[in-house]
Amino acid sequence: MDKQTHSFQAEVKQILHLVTHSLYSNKEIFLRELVSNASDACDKLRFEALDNNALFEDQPNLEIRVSFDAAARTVTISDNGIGLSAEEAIAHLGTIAKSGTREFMAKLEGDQKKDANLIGQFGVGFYSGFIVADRITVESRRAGLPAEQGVRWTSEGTGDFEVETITKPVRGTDVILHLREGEDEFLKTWRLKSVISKYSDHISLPILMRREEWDADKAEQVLKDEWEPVNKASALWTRSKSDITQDEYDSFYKQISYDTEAPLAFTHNRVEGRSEYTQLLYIPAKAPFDLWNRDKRGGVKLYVKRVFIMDDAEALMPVYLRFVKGVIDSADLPLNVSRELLQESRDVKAIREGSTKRVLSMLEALANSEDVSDKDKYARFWKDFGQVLKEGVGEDHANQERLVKLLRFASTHADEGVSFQDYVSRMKEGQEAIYYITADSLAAAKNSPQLEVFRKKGIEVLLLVDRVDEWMLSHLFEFEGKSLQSVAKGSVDLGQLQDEEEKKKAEEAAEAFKPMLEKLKAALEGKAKDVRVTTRLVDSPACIVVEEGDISGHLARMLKQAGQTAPVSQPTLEVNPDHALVRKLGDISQQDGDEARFKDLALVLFDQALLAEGGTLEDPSAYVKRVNALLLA
Ligand SMILES: Nc1ncnc2c1ncn2[C@@H]1O[C@H](COP(=O)(O)OP(=O)(O)OP(=O)(O)O)[C@@H](O)[C@H]1O
Repeated sequence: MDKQTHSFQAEVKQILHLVTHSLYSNKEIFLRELVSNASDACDKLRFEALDNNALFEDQPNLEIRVSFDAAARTVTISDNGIGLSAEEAIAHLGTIAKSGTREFMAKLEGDQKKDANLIGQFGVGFYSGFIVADRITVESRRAGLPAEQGVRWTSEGTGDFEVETITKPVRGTDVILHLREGEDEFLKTWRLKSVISKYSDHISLPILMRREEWDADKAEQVLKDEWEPVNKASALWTRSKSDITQDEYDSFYKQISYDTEAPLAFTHNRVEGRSEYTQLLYIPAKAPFDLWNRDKRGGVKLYVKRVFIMDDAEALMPVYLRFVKGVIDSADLPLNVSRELLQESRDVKAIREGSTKRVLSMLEALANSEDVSDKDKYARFWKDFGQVLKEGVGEDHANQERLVKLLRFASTHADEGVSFQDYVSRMKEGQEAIYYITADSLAAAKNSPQLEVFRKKGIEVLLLVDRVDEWMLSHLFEFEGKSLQSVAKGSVDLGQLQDEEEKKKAEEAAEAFKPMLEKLKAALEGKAKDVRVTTRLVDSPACIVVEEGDISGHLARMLKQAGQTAPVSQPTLEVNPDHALVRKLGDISQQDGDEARFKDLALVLFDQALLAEGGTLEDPSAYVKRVNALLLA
């Protein structure tokens, strides 16, 4: 193939513009990215070679070489991994297939620090070479193709790139960076070595550099022809726990996760029994930007006897634990089966179950610890990942009981950190149910009129304000035999918590207000399906409730926002017989000729109850008019 010029995909151009104009700190990470690509390429070769050993050609030892040429001002990262065919070079080094690029750019544009470190999280690592290079040449040959079918890809990182056929006897890829002015610091062995040991020490392949020796005659360091490893190249997880320091665990985590912060917790075990494997699993300290993407690539990598097999998310971890990072290395899975079969494998399922349980144990250890710093860690975990963990209540029935104990809520007693156990331990004598309310925000939940009687009696109510809560509640009905009951559904039944006198008073009020309630119901026809007297209110005149099987107003609003049609069911209006406004309504209802005023007041009462519940009015201007008319009356 003669030299061909191709244009970068528009998104790549944008990335390149940002990379070359905006990233000022942590420039050195380009080396981590390119070494990590080289290591991935070797993993891919090892995997493909399971079915076709000939791919190893005459080079069975996989390795990465990093070198520089001070005179030519180039740094080269070479690997003898899978390599790229010409078509692959055009496709993979000219377009970005992954989602998340937009988020990446938004984050960079907004970020004052312009930290290059972010780049690795977004799967666009190759382009980071342009942070320090004004031209990159990639020379590659795919394993299995003849030497004449090599490819040279060149670009200055602006609008386009060139591709031509070359002869490349050795399979694999050389990435040659032609350094920009002012980047000469990377033309030194010690500098490159220090970056490699900082970021890439645990790459499980040898990373080689030419040996450097002091030449007394020349009075300078000279490069020798021998290559020596500059990383430890030992897969950390295969070492014994007692030999690994906290620092090593942390830096391994940073390397596999691209996180800059140390993890919150980790677990490292060798599991024996029916299926034998090692697991090293981490919980990050902070949520990644793509936590809400349920389809994203997995954070847990599966190895079989140190050979990388897959990082298929769902096969190894349930979706609700998608934030977990780490490595699982199996001793007894077959190496030479397809990824599809592995996903079906009973052994992989057993690994997934075992790993899920481990992660839950890790969380339980933090949550139940007496240690203040562990407790604080759990609180931090909950803040960032709690909503995701709630998905598990509906998705993982086998572990539901354990998950439920890990849940934390706000309540009328505390703004955060309330567990079901805490709630149950504070239940009043005679209280049979766990009460909760769902709302759009903590403020709306706290001020909800439905809570008034519970406040008065000092009964705790859980305030559920996450979007996922309504969904979770459709899978969770009780905790340790105590049913979960919404305070905004059905008529309030405090059971034994309500004394006889109160019950009697309520019945009398219902009787006395009967004629008024009839009129009210008629005035609210089409809006409320029923109107009744309640004991749940103390300070407010009225509130909206839905019947037991109906969906709550909060859920109906969420469905509407999501563009779905919620089943229409009219709510019930409950009125407080002790409130002056309701008594006034009672008085007006007895006067002839005041029907219009009664209707206005009735509608205002209903709309106010709807507003107090966080709802929106069908006709806000009609409401304003009515209120104004009443104010002037
Ligand atoms: N040394 C290499 N050998 C073979 N293919 C490579 C090499 N470097 C890059 N590639 C190809 O180019 C693609 C793009 O690389 P890039 O670093 O931009 O993203 P990525 O590696 O897919 O994502 P991530 O950095 O998250 O792993 C890779 O997916 C791979 O197919």
